[in-house]
Amino acid sequence: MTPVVSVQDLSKRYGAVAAVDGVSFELRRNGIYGLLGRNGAGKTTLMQLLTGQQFATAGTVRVLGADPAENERVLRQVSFVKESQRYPETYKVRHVLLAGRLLFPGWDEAFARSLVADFELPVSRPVKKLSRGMLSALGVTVGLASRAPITFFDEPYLGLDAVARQLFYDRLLADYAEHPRTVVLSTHLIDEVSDLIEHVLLLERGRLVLDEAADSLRGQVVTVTGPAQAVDRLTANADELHREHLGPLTRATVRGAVSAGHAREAGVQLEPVSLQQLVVRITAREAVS
Ligand SMILES: Nc1ncnc2c1ncn2[C@@H]1O[C@H](COP(=O)(O)OP(=O)(O)OP(=O)(O)O)[C@@H](O)[C@H]1O
Repeated sequence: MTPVVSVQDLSKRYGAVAAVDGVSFELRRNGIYGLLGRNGAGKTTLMQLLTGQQFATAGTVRVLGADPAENERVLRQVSFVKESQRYPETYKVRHVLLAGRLLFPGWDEAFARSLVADFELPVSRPVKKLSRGMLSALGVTVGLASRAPITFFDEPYLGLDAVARQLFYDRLLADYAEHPRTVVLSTHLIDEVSDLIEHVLLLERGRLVLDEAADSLRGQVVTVTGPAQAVDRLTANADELHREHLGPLTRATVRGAVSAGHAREAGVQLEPVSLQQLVVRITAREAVS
């Protein structure tokens, strides 16, 4: 299937800093992607490149088959919601919603109203008087109601409290089921979104170190705990991400085939690794190497 986003050897340098460093990947039509990585890994820069807000130092970006920069046809199909979104000084909440309606061909006004009610947004209040959480809720509302074929959420929900964040995840999933599209969520709250995302893109210092379906990752990485020799034998053919010693026991986090049957026979304990742990382990290893 033709991808909706295609990126080849993409780099963006700011002086000596390689914010994005030789990245290649594709986003398929309809999928929820988690764009993960530590602070400064390059997530925002990558999304700015994909939405034509920054120019690449090298490489190519194709969004819906074209360069997104100053391309109105493409940009009307792309919604980009960020935490620090700025609005015109005089805007009230309802002006932002009206702008969304005018800008996005797929805008769903009824859905927007239901989100406004869900998040208890005061439509007549000036945007500059909103609390941080309300501002996040407004961004999330625009991002969801725009129903853009490609929607980027750059941590716009960090201002939301836990209840409102859950509301966002629930509304996103329910709406996605009825109106599939390509959604990219950048977040540090990996545990919270791990059931939501179908595909993981992990950046570390500008480089893409993981581009994989979440389901396949879940089964691939395990923690093996037991006597050192038994752990070594069992994990000999696996890719070791981390190792620690707990008294007489060794605990290794590995990626690769470790048979549950062999683990049982060897008296070694096998535990699944959460997406969050996996990201921590991989980024820690990449940082060392
Ligand atoms: N306009 C800029 N000028 C100079 N350096 C920049 C600029 N924008 C980003 N950078 C640098 O590029 C790197 C990547 O930043 P970016 O904001 O893309 O990371 P991030 O993964 O979104 O981080 P966070 O999770 O902290 O928001 C950082 O080292 C940052 O300091």
